[in-house]
Amino acid sequence: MSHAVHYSIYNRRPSYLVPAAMHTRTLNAVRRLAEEVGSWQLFALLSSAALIFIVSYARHKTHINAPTVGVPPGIFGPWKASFLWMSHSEAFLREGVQKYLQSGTTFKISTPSRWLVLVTSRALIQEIKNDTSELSFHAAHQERLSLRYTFSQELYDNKYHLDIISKKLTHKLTTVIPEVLEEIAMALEENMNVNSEWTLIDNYDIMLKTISRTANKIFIGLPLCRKQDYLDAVVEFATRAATSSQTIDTFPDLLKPAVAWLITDNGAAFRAIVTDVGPLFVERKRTMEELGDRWAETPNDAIQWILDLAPPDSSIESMCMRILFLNFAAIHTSSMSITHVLLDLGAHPEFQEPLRQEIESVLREFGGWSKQALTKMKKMDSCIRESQRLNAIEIAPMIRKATKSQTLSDGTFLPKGTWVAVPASALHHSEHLYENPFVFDPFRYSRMREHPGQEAKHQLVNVDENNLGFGFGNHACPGRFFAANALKILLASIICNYDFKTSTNGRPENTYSGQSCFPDISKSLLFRERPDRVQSSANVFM
Ligand code: HEM
Repeated sequence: MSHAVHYSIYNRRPSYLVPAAMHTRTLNAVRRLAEEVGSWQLFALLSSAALIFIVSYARHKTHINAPTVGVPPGIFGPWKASFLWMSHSEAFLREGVQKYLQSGTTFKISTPSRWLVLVTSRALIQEIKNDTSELSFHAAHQERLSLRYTFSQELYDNKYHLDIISKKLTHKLTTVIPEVLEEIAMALEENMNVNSEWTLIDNYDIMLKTISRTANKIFIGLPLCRKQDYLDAVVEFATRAATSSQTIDTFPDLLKPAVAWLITDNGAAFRAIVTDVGPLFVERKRTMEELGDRWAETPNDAIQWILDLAPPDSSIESMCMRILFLNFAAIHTSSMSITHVLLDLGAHPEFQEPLRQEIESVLREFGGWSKQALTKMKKMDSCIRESQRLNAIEIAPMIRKATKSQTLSDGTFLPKGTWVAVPASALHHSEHLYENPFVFDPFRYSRMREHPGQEAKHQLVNVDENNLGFGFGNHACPGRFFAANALKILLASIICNYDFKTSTNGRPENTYSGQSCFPDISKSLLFRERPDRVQSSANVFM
């Protein structure tokens, strides 16, 4: 623990009960709006706001017998709090866990669309871990992602993409390491543009480009995975889907189609993707029909996986939508995760050398990259897991929707439609669960693995009640095995080729919006090439 450095961002005071400042800001915003738009537009906007208010107010009238966190006093308190949730969610969760973790009490928070009930005790986390049709993960996700509007209803009705990820993609892992390595190396080489001088880089953009290209190498292969227009369209689609889904979810069901039509605007990106990916499906189907059983070794890619598992009458558009959903699930999650790690290691460059030594020594021992070599990089595995502990990108995972009114075993009544989740980020920062919880201690988990009987535990892909970065239970992230390997190869490639540090004093703060935690995506990291990079074993292809 001697190298442990204090994670100061988690020490700031909660600042969400500032009604006066809020009112002034709101009034100013309305004034500015009135100046910028005409009176009809303002009328339409205010009517929508009034409607949202009425619906939201009605939604919050349901009685749930659990203490409330983050709600200012007064009858409109829950309604006001629901909007604060969009910027102060992490502080709310932290306050709830500080108050209620020890007693194991369930608490609730107001969000724009509904009450969110947070369970804190291990017993209750276990209780909701494997969902049922009455406490459903998919029903919650359908609403959370507004799937019907941002993707298609079909994705909800037939979730064959889950089998694709957990069976096909995960099984392909051992064979794709050289491809992943090659794509990462090429993407970094093309996008980094740094020499031996410290240079400020657009790190999030570079990670996005590298990850999208690498994931698509595995999903659809060459040459499309290197076509930047295609990758841009995929990223644009995913970004628009993610940002509009939250807004759509706040409206009543009747208005959702109109709101989605107004704000999602993903048609152009989708058409571009169908133009690029559609012919791959057509061509593959043709070859399958031509060769039939004579085609002994069909390609091992997402085009084939989808053709094998999709209902026979699936349209080309619907199969392209699955490719998009795979990208949606993989790209931003992995890019944000690696950005968090880079910011943590950039704020604490003293941890880069021990990681570099581990990578070089393991690669020498195994004669290059392999699944075994990746498994042996325990410090690196631990470092990514520790960064995920401090910066879980989903701060309240394991969401379940009560599809009928019911009562949890601790007596908490859940009216139909309520969501239940687990306050992951706050549990990850609890001193009752972690020693020095606010400290970035990258080798915390590798030290734990040194204890007899613990060697296989505490790995990045292991999920449990206290490590919820990939969720937990029967809907824990099925892509985590692929993500873990890709992140390790990417981090190793960066560490062995570059030195890096934050340009600011310390680590830039995260931002929170509802259930999501975002790393700082401004240019906040300085990179320089390492003088010994050409000799590094990390660059040796098998
Ligand atoms: C570091 C990268 C990633 C992180 C941090 C991450 C995190 C998560 C989390 C927190 C959940 C929700 C689990 C729960 O609530 O219990 C989830 C679900 C999911 N993830 Fe990931 N994920 C990552 C990468 C990926 C990748 C690469 C894929 C696919 C290729 C993927 C596919 C999915 C899918 C399909 C689900 C929904 C599972 C279901 O419907 O049962 N994720 N992920």
